[in-house]
Parts: sequence; C-alpha cells; structure tokens
Amino acid sequence: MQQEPVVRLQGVSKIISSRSLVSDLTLDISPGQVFGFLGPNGAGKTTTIRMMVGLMSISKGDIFISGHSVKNEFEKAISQVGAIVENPEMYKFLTGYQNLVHFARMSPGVTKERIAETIERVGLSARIHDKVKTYSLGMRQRLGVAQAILHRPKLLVLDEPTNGLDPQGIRELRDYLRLLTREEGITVFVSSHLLSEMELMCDTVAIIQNGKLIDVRNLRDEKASDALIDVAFEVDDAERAAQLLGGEAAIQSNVIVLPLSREQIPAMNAKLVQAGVQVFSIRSVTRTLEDQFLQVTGGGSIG
Ligand SMILES: Nc1ncnc2c1ncn2[C@@H]1O[C@H](COP(=O)(O)OP(=O)(O)OP(=O)(O)O)[C@@H](O)[C@H]1O
Repeated sequence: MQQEPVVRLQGVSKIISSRSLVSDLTLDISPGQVFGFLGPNGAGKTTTIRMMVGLMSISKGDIFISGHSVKNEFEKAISQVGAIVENPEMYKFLTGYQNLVHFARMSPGVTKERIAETIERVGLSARIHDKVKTYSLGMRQRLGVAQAILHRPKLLVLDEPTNGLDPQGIRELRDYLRLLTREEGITVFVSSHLLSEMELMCDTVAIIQNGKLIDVRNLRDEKASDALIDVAFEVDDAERAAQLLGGEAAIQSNVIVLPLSREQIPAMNAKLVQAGVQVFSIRSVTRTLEDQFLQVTGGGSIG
C-alpha cells in the first residue's frame, strides 16, 4: 500500500505582479527520507518553501502536509512542520539548553526528556550548557534544528542548510539529518543549489528551474536497482575485447565501457578471459547526478 505523502504539492503557483515565480508545481514526498529541492539561484526554492510553511500565500493550487491543506487547515498542517527558513531566533547570551527550555515552553507537551533527546539527536550534548554566542555556525544550526523538532513534527524543512558551513560541518549535517529520518521517522526537506551535496545527502531529488519542476529522481533506487550500469573493463587489447563483447561497447584507450546489469558482469569477464584477453580491472562507472542533470536540462548550468 502506498503511504500517504508527507507533503503534496498540487498545482502550486506563486504569482507576484503578474510574474510567475513558481508555476504549477505538482509533487508528492513520501515519508522517512531526506528529500532535496535542487535548483539554481532564483529558481523558486525559497518561494516554494515560504508557501509550504505559511510565510507566503499560495496563488494557485494547494499544499498538503500529512493530508492537511495549508490553505484551509493551516493550524493542523503547520503543527506537523518544523522549519528553519530564515535565521532561527536565538538568545545568544543564554546557553543552548536555556534556549531550548525557553522554546519548549511555547510548545505544549515538550518534556525535559524530549529536550534531552533532541540535544542528543543533533549531537550538541558536549556544548549545550555553553552560551550560544560561543557556538560555531554549524552548532547554531544544530540548535535551530533541535528547536524545530522539539514538538516531534513529521516534516523538517531547511532552506539552504549547507550555506556557510565548512566541509566538516556539511558532513555532520548530513549525518544527523540521516539519523533524524532513521530514529524519529522525520521526513527532511532541504533546498540547495549544489548538486554534489544533494547527491550525498538525499534519497530523492526534485530539480526546479525558472519556477518549474523539471525532474524528480530517486537516487537510492537508481543505486540499488538491476538497472544497467556502465561497466569499464581495463584490458590489454580493447579493440578485440569490443569485438568479443559487441553491443554498445565504447573504447577509451585500453578500457572498454558498456552498459550491463550486475548479473552479466561475470559472464562477460569469462568471455574475455577464455578468448585470451587479459583483464586488469573491472569497475562500474556511476553516472553522477550532475551527468543526469545535464541530460535533463540539456546542458544548462547549475550552482
Ligand atoms: N516577494 C517577492 N516579490 C517579487 N519577486 C520575488 C519575491 N520573492 C522572490 N522573488 C523573485 O522570485 C524568484 C525566485 O526566488 P526564490 O528566492 O524563490 O529563489 P531560490 O530558488 O530560493 O533562489 P535563492 O537560492 O537565490 O534564494 C527570483 O527571481 C526572486 O527575485
């Protein structure tokens, strides 16, 4: 049975002064994943997010969060969302812990145990009793995420969370977002203009350009499936190997590359070896999200 999507965008548009910033976005996001919203600057990512969390009205269509309409049942819809869209409000002269206690007072039902749990989840235990003004950007962001998930939302929305983080900070972000989906069953929606980061961080990526959805890719399925992968054989005689394996083999000096399913690889290798071709290495050549992006956008650049 298909699970109810955590987020459903249904023909969503945003029109300001007769200009379409977002046009007819339709998209379902299933639960328990890190979902990437990818597009160049000005593509309409922030506009879409602002509509999702009620910071901007929806001109056309509707957005449903766990089945609740943002237009007609805003309170119910927004109760399922935790978000960092602009810089989160924090008291820099208080400790991280004091900030969380303060925000917990505004969310009914958040216990001390829940506060402790969220601190653990975002990996802030060691510094939680230090003043926020001593925190790095990454630590402030973790505190923001802890604050956003205190009330156990089904959806966490982060607008460009990697902005300003160093590579270590980005790696940590990736790890704790993954932990949140696993341990809390939260669906994480992140926007970014950086392909390489999205590829490492996300299970699914939607690509938006000029306010329009141009593609949705399930990255995990593509990695796990029996779909054809490009396999490179490094051999002593590439011409001969290509003749033997036929099909769509491409030759690059002493390497031949051809699309195969995983199961076909041993038989192809045996064919080469039996014919006296020496095989030095076999590896799969994964097509990156960037390759795919270039394919769907016809070479337009991003990031
Ligand atoms: N309130 C507004 N009034 C008019 N135009 C707007 C408004 N907000 C955004 N825009 C325009 O809408 C387009 C989409 O902006 P948006 O901020 O959604 O893009 P983005 O994909 O989030 O990019 P970025 O990463 O640069 O924020 C841009 O051309 C922007 O100038």
